Amino acid sequence: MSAVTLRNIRKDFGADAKVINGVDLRIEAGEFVVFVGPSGSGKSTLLRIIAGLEDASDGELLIGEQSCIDVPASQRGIAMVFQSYALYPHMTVYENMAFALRMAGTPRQEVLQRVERSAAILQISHLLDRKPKTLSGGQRQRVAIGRAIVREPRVFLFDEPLSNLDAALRQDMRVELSKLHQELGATMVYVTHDQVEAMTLAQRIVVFDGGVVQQVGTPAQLYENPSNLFVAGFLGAPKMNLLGGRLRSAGAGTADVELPGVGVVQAEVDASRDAAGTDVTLGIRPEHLSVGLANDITPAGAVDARLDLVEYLGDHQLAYATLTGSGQTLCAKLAGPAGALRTGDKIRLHLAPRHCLLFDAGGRAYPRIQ
Ligand SMILES: Nc1ncnc2c1ncn2[C@@H]1O[C@H](COP(=O)(O)OP(=O)(O)OP(=O)(O)O)[C@@H](O)[C@H]1O
Repeated sequence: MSAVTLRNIRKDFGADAKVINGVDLRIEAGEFVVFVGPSGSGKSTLLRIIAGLEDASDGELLIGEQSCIDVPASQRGIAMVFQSYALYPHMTVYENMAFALRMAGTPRQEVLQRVERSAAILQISHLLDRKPKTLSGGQRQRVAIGRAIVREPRVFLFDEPLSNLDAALRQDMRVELSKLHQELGATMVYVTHDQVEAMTLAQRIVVFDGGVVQQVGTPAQLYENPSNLFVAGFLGAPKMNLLGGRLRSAGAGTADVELPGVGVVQAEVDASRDAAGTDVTLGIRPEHLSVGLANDITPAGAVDARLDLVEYLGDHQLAYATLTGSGQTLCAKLAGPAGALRTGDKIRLHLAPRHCLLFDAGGRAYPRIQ
């Protein structure tokens, strides 16, 4: 296993298509790093640059200590697993898994041992004589992963490997991939659209937008302390509630924020770098809003609203409400039953100051008070 170092990587497909705009990143040896970001943000292109399937327009790439920018894909010691599996249809599972080793001239006995060992890890030993068309989607994806494992690569690259599987199978494979990472201790870089995959698989997540790294951190760091509005809005489902407001004052350990037409709420952040009157955005996650009938929640730190809808989701419920005075809608996640709450009720939402995040006019987060 090897570290991967990217220095000021850029990629354009012509002057009007600047896809990667200066990425600096170090992926440690043995680390599981997940790239997330909206469609077109450059995740796959960056993965393909690491693989050697795409040339960078500029910048430096090291795998281990070796500069790789001019090294062909086949000599980088990398194995890539694609969404489409990319298995050879006319070969058996064994032949698919053995192919790259045979091409590299690996002795027959060693090929046999490596294929059998990988098949055992992935529990596909009983499928070795089958052709891909006789396998289920999940089994094919295991073969594709097995084909990568047998090569004992320095780095594994995964490009949305589970997105063709149904939800239940995706969950199973997610758990298996985590176990596989623990077992092999290999460096893994994984691209996905799926937030749950990112949050559960990653030791660190890299959030991309517009070919630029927006933030790098552990799932908890990104979820609890997003460095900007983009990351705050991107991670979490339902999304973080975002409310436009103005800074009223920023004192010792808290900022007072005026939400026009609604009232004043507090956030435990240090906003002292900006003056009163500055436009800000207040963010609070659905699970951090307390909801009650207007008479049951004291007005301090709370805002008045009308309950629009409650969605029942089994283990939790989502309450959608419109703020009195501003007309903005908020979503609250209720852990327990909605109780006496009915559509159309006058309610109050309490915004606990320690859970309120605050972003300046440029979208940068103010530091939270720890
Ligand atoms: N060969 C190419 N020629 C021109 N433009 C390309 C080429 N490959 C990718 N792009 C463009 O680069 C941008 C980034 O694409 P990329 O596939 O890396 O994004 P992504 O974040 O992986 O998106 P998705 O999640 O939809 O796969 C897109 O606008 C895409 O159209």
